[in-house]
Amino acid sequence: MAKRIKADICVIGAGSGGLSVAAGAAQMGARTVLIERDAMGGDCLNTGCVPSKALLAAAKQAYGMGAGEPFGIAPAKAQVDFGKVQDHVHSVIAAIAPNDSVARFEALGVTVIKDHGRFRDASTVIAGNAEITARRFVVATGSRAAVPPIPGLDKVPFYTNENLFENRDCPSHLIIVGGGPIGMEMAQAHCRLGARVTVLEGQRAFTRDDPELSAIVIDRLRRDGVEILEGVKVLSVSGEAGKISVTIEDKDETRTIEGSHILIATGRRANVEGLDLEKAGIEYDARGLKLDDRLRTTNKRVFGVGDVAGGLQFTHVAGYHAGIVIRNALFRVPARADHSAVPWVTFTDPELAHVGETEASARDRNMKINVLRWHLGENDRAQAERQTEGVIKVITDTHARVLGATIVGPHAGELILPWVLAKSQALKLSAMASVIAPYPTLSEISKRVAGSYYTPTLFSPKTRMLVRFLGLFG
Ligand SMILES: Cc1cc2nc3c(=O)[nH]c(=O)nc-3n(C[C@H](O)[C@H](O)[C@H](O)COP(=O)(O)OP(=O)(O)OC[C@H]3O[C@@H](n4cnc5c(N)ncnc54)[C@H](O)[C@@H]3O)c2cc1C
Ligand SMILES: NC(=O)c1ccc[n+]([C@@H]2O[C@H](COP(=O)([O-])OP(=O)(O)OC[C@H]3O[C@@H](n4cnc5c(N)ncnc54)[C@H](O)[C@@H]3O)[C@@H](O)[C@H]2O)c1
Repeated sequence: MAKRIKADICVIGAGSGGLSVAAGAAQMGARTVLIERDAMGGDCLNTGCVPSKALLAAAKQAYGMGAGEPFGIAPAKAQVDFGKVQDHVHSVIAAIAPNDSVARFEALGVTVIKDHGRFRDASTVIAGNAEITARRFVVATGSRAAVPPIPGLDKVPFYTNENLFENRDCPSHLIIVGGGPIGMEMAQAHCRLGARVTVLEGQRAFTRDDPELSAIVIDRLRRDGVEILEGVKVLSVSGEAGKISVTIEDKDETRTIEGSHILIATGRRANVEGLDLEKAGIEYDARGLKLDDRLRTTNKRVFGVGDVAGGLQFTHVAGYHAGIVIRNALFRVPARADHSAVPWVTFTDPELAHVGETEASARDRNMKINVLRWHLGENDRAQAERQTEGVIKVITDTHARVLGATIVGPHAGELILPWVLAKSQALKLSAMASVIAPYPTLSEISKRVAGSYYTPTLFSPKTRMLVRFLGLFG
């Protein structure tokens, strides 16, 4: 006998997007149902952001032991126990998991159903023996690794983000297909933990980022020992566990690379299958759900958030979507999503952080722009820390209004925030140039790059003449 539940809002998927909608809705008094078929917390907590950043943190620790020379500290070779490193990764997940748990959400008043959810019709969802009718539904089913149809790949064991963090033995030679954020973060992490690593990228690594700045990260990874082959075509894969051969076409030459393991990091596919979306009149394509700018599907009572929306696939975007949906669904405010000031960060060492336009995207759109740069070598804190590799690059319009910024360097992910504010609030460089930045901090690069825009005017012959003229009057 089906259990009938009536709700104000029913959310399918308890990842970053679904959890944020459910927590917000329940705390605002809405009768909320949350359906999750697998682990609470979704990709970010279990197989994405959290384990990847924890693995990178271990790798940084190992690398640091061998990097003391410039400080007068003899380098030591890190003794890495890969199994214990994965224990660290899983203990970080366990430390965060209570925030996303069934117990926490039930305590907030959410009805949590641990089962697969699918639409029965335009206003009903079925999950296990429960039949949920709700005023509004939210599809927050995320994405999974997109595995390309490389001949032979289906006959060899391979890693994706879903099983990579279960591996307890350091691969002797990890071949990574894809040089996006997953490929490059995992390349550096595994290399610093002792693996030989080869990255095979079909186009260029970090396709989405400014090539001038991503080149600094690529160069550092190469110096770490990662082999990065760009513009190569993966023709076929063969072998068995522990012995994988990948045949590639590289600059018109065909050759074979022998490795021990292979990781596929070639992008994502939206989870739209098995939801019976057609029964609810919800349209989708290969990228994900078809949404309007209020994040409504073609069934106006159903919204889509996060990776399944098929746009920028980040945890903070899923969280942003959740806020838009709550305003539309609960308050009936026509809130619209605006992705123009969404930042992203790749957590390699050095980090690569970006918001808004790049130089290329602005020029492609025929915008008249100014391009400003400030190098970390000019920053006293970076000198003291011996981390002078990096630069901030800022794009403005001709009225000095901030259009975008990219930073490569230590803590770039932390340093990007004032530029996210500047971009989202359409601030001028004068706002950044006039703040008092604490000394000595890396943050000073933001003030200095903004100040550099005004330097030619400030120290021009005209200003010098004016100062001398005013001096005549005592
Ligand atoms: C290796 C890796 C590293 C990453 N690092 C970062 C990072 O550093 N920063 C960042 O911002 N982003 C990062 N991301 C991206 C981030 O993880 C995603 O953007 C985010 O998890 C998307 O959240 P979501 O709620 O849309 O989907 P998910 O987190 O995927 O959640 C969807 C949930 O829906 C459930 N589900 C699906 N279908 C059904 C169904 N029919 N019924 C019931 N439940 C269902 C799934 O089991 C899942 O739990 C990373 C991703 C990966 C893979
Ligand atoms: N730090 C972060 O915020 C972070 C970290 C990891 C992942 N993510 C999110 O997860 C998403 C997925 O990451 P990703 O790195 O898998 O995807 P991606 O789409 O960003 O990059 C995939 C790369 O693989 C290449 N590629 C595709 N098919 C290929 C093939 N057959 N052979 C060789 N190269 C091929 C593409 O040219 C591209 O450069 C990201 O776009 C991002 O939204 C974010």
